[in-house]
Amino acid sequence: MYLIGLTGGIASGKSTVARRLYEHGAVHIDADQLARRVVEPGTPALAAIVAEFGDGVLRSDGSLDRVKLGERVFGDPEARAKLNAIVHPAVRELSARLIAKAEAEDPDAVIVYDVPLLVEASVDHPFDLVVVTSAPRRTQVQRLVEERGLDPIQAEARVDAQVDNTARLAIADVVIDTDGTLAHTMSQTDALWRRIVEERARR
Ligand SMILES: CC(C)(COP(=O)(O)OP(=O)(O)OC[C@H]1O[C@@H](n2cnc3c(N)ncnc32)[C@H](O)[C@@H]1O)[C@@H](O)C(=O)NCCC(=O)NCCS
Ligand SMILES: Nc1ncnc2c1ncn2[C@@H]1O[C@H](COP(=O)(O)OP(=O)(O)OP(=O)(O)O)[C@@H](O)[C@H]1O
Repeated sequence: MYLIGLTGGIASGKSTVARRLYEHGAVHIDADQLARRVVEPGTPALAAIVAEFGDGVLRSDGSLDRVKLGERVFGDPEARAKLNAIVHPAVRELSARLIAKAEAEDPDAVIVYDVPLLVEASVDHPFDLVVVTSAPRRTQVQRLVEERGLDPIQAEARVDAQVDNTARLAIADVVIDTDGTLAHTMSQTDALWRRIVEERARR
């Protein structure tokens, strides 16, 4: 197994890079998706969220109202810490299980664990390489407003709910600059893939 930890600020292009690595043959494990799975109806994490935030954060079908919960936690560090304390242990456990499963299925797999809060949540899986996607704050805010329909205040609250780029760059083995064209992001990602293939051939 070759395990890549892929992180970066919101809307910095993690999914774009992860998709490209997947196209090259990597296994992609996405923490945002796992964070959705662990709060499906009937899970202990969803019950804990309702106990903490009330059933106003549920939709009429019993599933989590993500918009409502988002309004409660982005911009309120205490509420966010409470949510993180419920969701992160469950994501940590599930991700460890899925990484182990991918390795069991293919001991030579290159696995990309795409995790926005690698720094914030002190994720300490045994990464061979930590890759950080990096775009300036104004680009992140602009993408959140133009592509995801947030208003500028909400967009800034989401960016501010995360560590700044300096903290992520401090733990990066490889930085992908995602402030240019998509083609520039892709060519850096292709170069990264070649580096990994060469590194593994030397092992
Ligand atoms: C608050 C929730 C319900 C909002 O859901 P929504 O569908 O609007 O956003 P989504 O989950 O797709 O997240 C989008 C992006 O927001 C950022 N983000 C999400 N949660 C957090 C958080 N707790 N702290 C900082 N940034 C976060 C990430 O960059 C993520 O990629 C949801 O984000 C959530 O449950 N968050 C807590 C779990 C978590 O930390 N997930 C992130 C990775 S494990
Ligand atoms: N040079 C670039 N590199 C990457 N993405 C870019 C670039 N230019 C524009 N984009 C756009 O920016 C957006 C980045 O979104 P993406 O989902 O990849 O980010 P993310 O870091 O995974 O976000 P999140 O933290 O919300 O999961 C995409 O819509 C992408 O098309």
